[in-house]
Amino acid sequence: MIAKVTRDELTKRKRLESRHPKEEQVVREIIQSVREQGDSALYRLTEQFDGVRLSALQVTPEEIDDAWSQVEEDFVQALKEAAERIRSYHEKQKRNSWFEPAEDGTILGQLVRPLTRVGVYVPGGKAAYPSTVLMNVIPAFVAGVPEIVMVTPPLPDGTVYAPTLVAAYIAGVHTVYKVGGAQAIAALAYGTETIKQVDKIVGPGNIYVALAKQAVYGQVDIDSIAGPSDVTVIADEKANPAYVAADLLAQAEHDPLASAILLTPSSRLAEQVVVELKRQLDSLERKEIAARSLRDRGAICITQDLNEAFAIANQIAPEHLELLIESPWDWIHQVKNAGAVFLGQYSPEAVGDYFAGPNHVLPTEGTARFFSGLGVDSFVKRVSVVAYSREALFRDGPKVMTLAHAEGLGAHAASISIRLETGKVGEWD
Ligand SMILES: NC(=O)c1ccc[n+]([C@@H]2O[C@H](COP(=O)([O-])OP(=O)(O)OC[C@H]3O[C@@H](n4cnc5c(N)ncnc54)[C@H](O)[C@@H]3O)[C@@H](O)[C@H]2O)c1
Ligand SMILES: N[C@H](CO)Cc1c[nH]c[nH+]1
Ligand SMILES: [Zn+2]
Repeated sequence: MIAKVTRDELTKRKRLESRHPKEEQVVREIIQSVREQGDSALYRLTEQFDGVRLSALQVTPEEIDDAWSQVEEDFVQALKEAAERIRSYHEKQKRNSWFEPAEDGTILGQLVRPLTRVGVYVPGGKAAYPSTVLMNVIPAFVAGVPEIVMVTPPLPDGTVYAPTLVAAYIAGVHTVYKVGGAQAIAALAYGTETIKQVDKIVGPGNIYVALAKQAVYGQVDIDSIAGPSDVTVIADEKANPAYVAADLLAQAEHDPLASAILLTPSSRLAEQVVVELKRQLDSLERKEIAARSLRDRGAICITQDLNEAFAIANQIAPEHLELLIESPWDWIHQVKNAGAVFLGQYSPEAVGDYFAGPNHVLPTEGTARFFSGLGVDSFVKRVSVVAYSREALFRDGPKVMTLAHAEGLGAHAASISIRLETGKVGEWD
């Protein structure tokens, strides 16, 4: 059910193969049609792939009212509270513009400016997680993005899945369009009569969506393409095996390709976790998916000690790292590569998925080695500011000219010398 593997076997595991030539061709053709035919391609492709003949792409206020009437009050309440937590956590990520005057009168600084328009992709129907809508939209909202639009495929009756619409409204989306797949990504990247071009596209989707995002990267910015989710749990001999098993299963139920790994120096705990996994698996709704994930991508590795467990975890660079060990704060300095770290027995990953506040859109497949999760920084740009004084230009100018001449760039040097030669920096002096 879940393999016991050695350190070598674990760290040699291959990344998933990701070549899709047939789908890449389909996506190229879809993008081309949207660029050439705009809205009419969106209506035609929505009929072809979603089986819906739409009369308008934009969701109306009546449709939003209707969605509110379809969802349970406790769901709305929990979603609103989660949104508040996420908002307040992301507020702390905000950076201010800064300006630093020097004694010579020069001012250097940095403007922080939000993107102007962001597009959020949300998968169709129940494939969409309302929590993921919050996690994608709220950081953009907090960053100050003035226009956040959402695209999502319509249901067979031409409406949008109600929990998705309600989550979009709570998170702060301005406009929702009923279009999905590669055609939605193309519309956001190039613009059509109805959908304006955006600066950045975020949000998960199927292979057509992922390939389309890759194809339009450069025309617009995109978030990193999400691979299957993963968790690594480091547990010591005192950890509760039922908690460890529950947390491994919570990840495994996402996807047969999700990966759940336990690193522990205690072989007794490892045996107990295997027993617990079998016991808890049986009662899960998504038992088939979780069982396949554990069988194909799960692992238990007995380490020499906790130091070795941390060394392996850093090699894995997990999306989520749980520390179910005594005094986890004493070990935090050992964490180098992870999307998010959860400390102690009361911090199961699920609280981070929904409610704690940090973003659950995190780097997968070992990319936590060099990527961070989605956040306010993902939706702002830095503009550097240079305001040299006369004194500074006369002091630094000759050195700038030396460097420019060394690169064979005479016009660069001349733009300095012309100022130095006049002895006067400008008409305003
Ligand atoms: N947090 C997350 O990371 C997260 C959350 C939810 C869902 N997901 C992922 O989102 C995906 C949801 O997939 P989905 O398919 O249900 O919804 P989706 O919205 O990603 O894709 C549906 C669209 O795919 C297009 N499509 C379908 N078949 C096609 C074909 N043969 N040729 C061209 N286009 C085609 C259609 O335009 C359709 O509207 C899954 O891969 C799931 O793993 C991830
Ligand atoms: N664990 C997923 C990837 O971080 C996020 C999620 C959404 N809903 C439940 N879980
Ligand atoms: Zn999850």
